[in-house]
Amino acid sequence: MSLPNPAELISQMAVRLTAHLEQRAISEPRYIGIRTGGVWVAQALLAELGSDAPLGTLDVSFYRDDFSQNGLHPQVRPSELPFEIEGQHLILIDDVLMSGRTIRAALNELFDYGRPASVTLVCLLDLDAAELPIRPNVVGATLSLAAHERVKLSGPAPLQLELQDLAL
Ligand SMILES: O=P(O)(O)OC[C@H]1O[C@H](OP(=O)(O)OP(=O)(O)O)[C@H](O)[C@@H]1O
Ligand SMILES: O=c1cc[nH]c(=O)[nH]1
Repeated sequence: MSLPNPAELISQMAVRLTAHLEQRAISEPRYIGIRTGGVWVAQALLAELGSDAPLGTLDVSFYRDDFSQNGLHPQVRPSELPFEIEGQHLILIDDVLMSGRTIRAALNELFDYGRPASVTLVCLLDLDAAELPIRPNVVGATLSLAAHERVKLSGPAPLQLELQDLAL
């Protein structure tokens, strides 16, 4: 399978996100990237939009539903949200949506900070495998992988996608 070029996806996502925000009359969105890949995508998206809006970063490790099984990754860092969550229109950005469990964890963490007016989900790739009722509002591309395949984003610049085979 050939994987899409992340730079091309970011440029299409910027167009789609701009239309989404206009349609909903959201004038001051608050951008939040999920570590690690989601922060890289968020930085690239803000650059494409020509925006110098502050970027919040979330580390959802403590909120994962597999936390008690897997423990804490040694690189975990606190989330940094340089703005209020209460009443704000949030743009939550991640690189890959697969089961939806990362986004579930991110929403749980965000709602511990306050009650946003809305949350728009932006993902570079949707693997169309959601185990939860979570879908992106803005997506770069939708891919169908075999059960033994995964994609991995590397970054921050250039952003590159690699196909990994769990069977190897
Ligand atoms: O929808 P899900 O099944 O939860 O999978 C999606 C998540 O998987 C990857 O995160 P990972 O935990 O590998 O961390 P990383 O961003 O640091 O690579 C990816 O960055 C997404 O956040
Ligand atoms: O293929 C996958 C699935 C989940 N998360 C990733 O980063 N890649």
